[in-house]
Amino acid sequence: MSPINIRTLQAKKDQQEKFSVLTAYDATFAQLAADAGVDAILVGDSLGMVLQGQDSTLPVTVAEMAYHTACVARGNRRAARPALIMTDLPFMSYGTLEQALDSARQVMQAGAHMVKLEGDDWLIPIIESLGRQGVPVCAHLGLTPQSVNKFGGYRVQGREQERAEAMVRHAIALADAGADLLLLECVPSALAERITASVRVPVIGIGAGSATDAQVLVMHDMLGLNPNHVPKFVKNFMTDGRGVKEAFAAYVQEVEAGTFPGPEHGFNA
Ligand SMILES: Nc1nc(=O)c2c([nH]1)NC[C@@H]1CN(c3ccc(C(=O)N[C@@H](CCC(=O)O)C(=O)O)cc3)CN21
Ligand SMILES: CC(C)C(=O)C(=O)O
Ligand SMILES: [Mg+2]
Repeated sequence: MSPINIRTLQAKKDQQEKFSVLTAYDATFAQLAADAGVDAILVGDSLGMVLQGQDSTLPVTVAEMAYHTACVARGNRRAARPALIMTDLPFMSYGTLEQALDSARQVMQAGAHMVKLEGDDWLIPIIESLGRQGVPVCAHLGLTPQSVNKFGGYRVQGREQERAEAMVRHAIALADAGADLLLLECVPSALAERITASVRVPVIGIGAGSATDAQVLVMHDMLGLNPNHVPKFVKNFMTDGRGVKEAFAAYVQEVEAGTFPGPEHGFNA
């Protein structure tokens, strides 16, 4: 089967087919995820928390993201149907155009197919510039963990009417600027539904309800391996005597069928 790319994902949205995304940080889990039918693998800066034991994603460097991207790319290419690899640019590695281009170069040369950036309308010139250099971008809105110190914690975003309207405007502006995907984290389900209907590009959700075009979870969370605070949007798929492979397959099946997430995994306005 041919590898997944951004056009494959766009076609899924156009045909109203849901798709699944999972984080992975190494070759073994990347191959298992791709073989289970996950369409995109996110090499997330959450690796700072789940692999490194940091209290936030802020300490993660571009070199670390490139290292894990290279590991994931090696496993992914052994899969029967390789997934799209998307890598987070970490904290303070894309504040200027020059920095963004250099950071993106490092992770793309390590094997990423696209990059993910946290931010709103300030990302527009960066997305345009990366696009001109051939780098597809996912823009991450809502709870953007790299801004945890500004938010004062990991809180649901867009609950106030004014903030919700601003998020809709930003989503449309980012898609218009050439963002190939959007990701919404911890936003009220009704707001995520409205944004998903307002943009042509696929929208991936985490803690954003069931109306988005796709879902993502941190792999450790969906395997029930998070020993710390487990966010409300997480479901453990490694139940009923399942192994890792079966848990990944169950996640893919439930996302594609629209049975995960349920209402209990979402947030109200
Ligand atoms: N293991 C792991 N899973 C993740 O999903 C994740 C990471 N790490 N690290 C980076 C960010 C941080 N994330 C988080 C962390 C905590 C909450 C959380 O506790 N949220 C509250 C909602 C609070 C409110 O109602 O405003 C919750 O109860 O889920 C959400 C996202 C998501 N990302
Ligand atoms: C939680 C997801 C969306 C992420 O950005 C990460 O894993 O770093
Ligand atoms: Mg991240």
